[in-house]
Amino acid sequence: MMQPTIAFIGGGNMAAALIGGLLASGHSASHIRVAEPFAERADWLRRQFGIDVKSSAAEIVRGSQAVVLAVKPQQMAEALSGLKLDKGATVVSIAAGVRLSSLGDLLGDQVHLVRTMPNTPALYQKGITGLYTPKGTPDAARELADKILKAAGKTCWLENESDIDAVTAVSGSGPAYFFLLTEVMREAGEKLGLSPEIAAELAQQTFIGAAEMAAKTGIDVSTLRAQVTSKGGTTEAALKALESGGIRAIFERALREAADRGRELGEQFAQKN
Ligand SMILES: NC(=O)C1=CN([C@@H]2O[C@H](COP(=O)(O)OP(=O)(O)OC[C@H]3O[C@@H](n4cnc5c(N)ncnc54)[C@H](O)[C@@H]3O)[C@@H](O)[C@H]2O)C=CC1
Ligand SMILES: O=C(O)[C@@H]1CCC=N1
Repeated sequence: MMQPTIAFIGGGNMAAALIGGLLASGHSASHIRVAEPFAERADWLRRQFGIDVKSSAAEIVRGSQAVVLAVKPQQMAEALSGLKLDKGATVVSIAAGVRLSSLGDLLGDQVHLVRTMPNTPALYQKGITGLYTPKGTPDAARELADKILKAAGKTCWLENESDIDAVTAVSGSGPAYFFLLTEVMREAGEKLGLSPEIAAELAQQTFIGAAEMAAKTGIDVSTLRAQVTSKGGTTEAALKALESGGIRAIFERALREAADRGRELGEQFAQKN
């Protein structure tokens, strides 16, 4: 079967993650194009992936079955201004807080729009992406969007566009929460008298090992937690401190703030463009 041609508008970190994933999954370099105005970055993309890179979106969208919008939300309106996409093209946006109605206003209704929220572990094909498209979107467009994001990890389809704000709060921003937790544990280890190097290594390897254990065993994380927690032991003492310090309420609030911010960004973008 003929491979679809996929055009990326914006060749930054997330685009590189998706392109790397597509190439690793067998998509041919000759069927990937990028628009990237920053010349140094464009050169890097050419060298790294052997793909065609142009400086503006208008030069790459003709003949592309899929167009991935991978610029920052603040760059979106300019990147799409005056752009004419092929009729029936699948447009996959990965931008945080840009609603499909705003993209429809910018691109017209001759294309199929899919809004997604990936995360940075996509760089190692370990990402997870939430995707949403309206009910009437043809299966072929859904499948194409799914293929692009699956090349960077797992995908899950959502019923409502507003769910994207919740996905952003959990998995889009999520890697930062785990990095923060690692920082906090590292600092606490130092306060207990460990050297910075040892504290850092212990915290980081524990994070990696625990994640791998959850993934490999498939056992629910609350069971895994209970397995570490001996009655009357050290873990129980630590968890008691975390629970009484309000860890659940803190995370609930943090994720609510992230989702609210996503909604707010969407409103601001819609008003401005
Ligand atoms: N970083 C993250 O954790 C996540 C980011 N996202 C979304 O992914 C999108 C891209 O983010 P990053 O890759 O981190 O940003 P980035 O800044 O690395 O990449 C954006 C690229 O677009 C280029 N660009 C700027 N104006 C352009 C134009 N007019 N035409 C074509 N290209 C243009 C820039 O030179 C840059 O290389 C954003 O919308 C962000 O909300 C989504 C999920 C997670
Ligand atoms: O912080 C942000 O707005 C973006 C969206 C998800 C991760 N980074």
